[in-house]
Amino acid sequence: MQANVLQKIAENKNGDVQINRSVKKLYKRLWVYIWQNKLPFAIAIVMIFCLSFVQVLIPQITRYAIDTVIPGKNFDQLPWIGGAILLVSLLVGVFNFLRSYMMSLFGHRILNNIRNDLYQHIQKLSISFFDNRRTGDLMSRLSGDVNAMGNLITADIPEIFADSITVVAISVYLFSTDWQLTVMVLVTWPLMIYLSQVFGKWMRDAYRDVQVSGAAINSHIQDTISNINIIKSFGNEQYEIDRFADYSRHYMDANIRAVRLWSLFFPVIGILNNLGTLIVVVFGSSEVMLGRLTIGELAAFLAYISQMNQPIRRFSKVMNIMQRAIVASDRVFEILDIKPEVTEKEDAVAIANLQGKVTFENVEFAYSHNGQVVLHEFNLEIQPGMTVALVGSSGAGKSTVAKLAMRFYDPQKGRILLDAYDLRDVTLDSLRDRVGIVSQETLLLYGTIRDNIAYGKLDATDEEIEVAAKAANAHQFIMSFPEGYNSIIGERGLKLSGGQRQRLAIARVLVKNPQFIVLDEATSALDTESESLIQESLQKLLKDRTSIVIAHRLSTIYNADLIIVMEEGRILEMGTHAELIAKRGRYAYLHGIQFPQKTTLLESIEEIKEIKEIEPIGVKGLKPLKVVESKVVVPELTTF
Ligand SMILES: Nc1ncnc2c1ncn2[C@@H]1O[C@H](COP(=O)(O)OP(=O)(O)OP(=O)(O)O)[C@@H](O)[C@H]1O
Repeated sequence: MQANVLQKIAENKNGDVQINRSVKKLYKRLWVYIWQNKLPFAIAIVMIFCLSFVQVLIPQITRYAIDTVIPGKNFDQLPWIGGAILLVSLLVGVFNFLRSYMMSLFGHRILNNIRNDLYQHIQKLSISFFDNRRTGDLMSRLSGDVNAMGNLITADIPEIFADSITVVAISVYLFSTDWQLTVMVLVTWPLMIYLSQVFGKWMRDAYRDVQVSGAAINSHIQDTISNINIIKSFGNEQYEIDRFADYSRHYMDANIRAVRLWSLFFPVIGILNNLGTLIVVVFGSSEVMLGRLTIGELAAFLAYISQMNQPIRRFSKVMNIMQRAIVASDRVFEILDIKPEVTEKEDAVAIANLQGKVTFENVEFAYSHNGQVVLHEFNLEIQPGMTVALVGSSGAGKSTVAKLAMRFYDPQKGRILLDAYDLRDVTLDSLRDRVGIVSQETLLLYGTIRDNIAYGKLDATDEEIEVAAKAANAHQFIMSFPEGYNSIIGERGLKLSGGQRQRLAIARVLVKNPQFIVLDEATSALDTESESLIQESLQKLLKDRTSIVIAHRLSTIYNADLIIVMEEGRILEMGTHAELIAKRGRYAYLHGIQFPQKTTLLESIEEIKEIKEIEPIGVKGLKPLKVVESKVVVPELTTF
């Protein structure tokens, strides 16, 4: 299994994350952000120019001292020479400070923009996006990859900029002093550029491995820490430790491969670089001896060559960071390029004066365009204030109906209406304002109890929060905590019992006061007291509101205005509890096997043979229940 997982990571690096952006494209993309922060950038660029200019001055002063001051024994000029060097050094210091500060300001602002854009984009992506992504991978992109891009912007763009200007300025001077010698020095450059490209490609491949395997570690950590209860309950700690070690080794190997390449590249460039110095010393000395170059000029030449060496050495170091940043930016922009599937129309209208009627009209839905159809020709009309219970086997499509009603997805065919509004025509904010969900897994956010209830209405007053908590039968237990409403609850509300969490979730929806409720009832075993408290608060929640309840509790089913029995994405039967029991159909059968003591019409499962007569309402082609000899085989039940 571990081998499989690692194999998937290896496959993923060639499929999911394709490195298709060159440095040029990356900078083109970054240009938008650069433009937003142009002021510090412009100041830094001016400083870079000033710096290049004053840096070129020092060897000139040295040359003047060697060639003019020393031979002429002009002692009186020495203080001026010293003063000039001091002044230039001071200017270099000031320009350097401004350049480095402005560039960092610029870089960090860009990073802040990218990070916020990415987070905002992820928040706005549709649920379908999250169905196929691992949280750890997204976290890696938001933190690790954005930071890797940051290294390029904060440290390297300015260096590369400054260096290229320095190199051009020096080259111009060298050419004007002795062009033949300069050509000889620059002869090594094409080779250096070629090698940089070859190594650059290898390093990108290596860093792609590093980022992908790093993201896999994050995903693994996220998965295993958030599911620590399962791991411990199965005693699988050692299994997870071994899996983690595998991920970690894979990450280490990828890093070592990248480091090996970079470690090789650095000395190769160093050797080529020293070749330039060798040429200047050997040929430059002979030029001096031939009288074509002064000693001062040779000294200045050597000083410039060493000034040029610095950018080249730095460039070879930067290559490493740059390749990493290219891979990282590819992963960041890959997410930014994904378009949300559920979008708001430009002329979307805000919902006003909602009665609460919900209509599904010929809805057909598959989770992905080529995927299996999970809802077929689904038609349902829910009148304002009605409670509709959805029941059926696991995988019948009950949760899908609820998700479509909240517009987490759009149906491929048909439409869903809230009153007369097609869900696709309304603003998402106004829709979500009017719909509330209480799900099976009650997720509470880290913060106080008050914050968690107010999450349903961010500007809720303390009074509103308390009224909601009282209605949800939560006030009493909240007040039993020393800090009351200010008690901090853990990441997932770990300090609270399942029943308490549920009551907080109900309070959260009550404070929001939506007209339409989707309730995915919890199956978790609650003690009788919690059960009755929750039942009571649920009744308050559902009163006078339209609701779709994915029903697990008998009482909800009894009280529902309409029960929809679903099978394989279709409605098989519908009616009230009494009507459906009297019909002796699928509902009666499911009721019979789950609650035999309450069944009056079905004494035992064997009587079920008649059920094979049942056909789905108005739908041809759905398999009736399979009858094997005298026994009935039904799909596995998880709900009802
Ligand atoms: N995010 C998803 N992506 C792809 N397929 C999905 C997704 N969610 C559900 N499905 C598939 O859609 C079908 C209907 O699932 P749904 O969750 O609606 O059933 P359900 O009746 O609510 O089941 P349960 O009672 O077990 O929760 C199932 O075959 C399921 O595998």
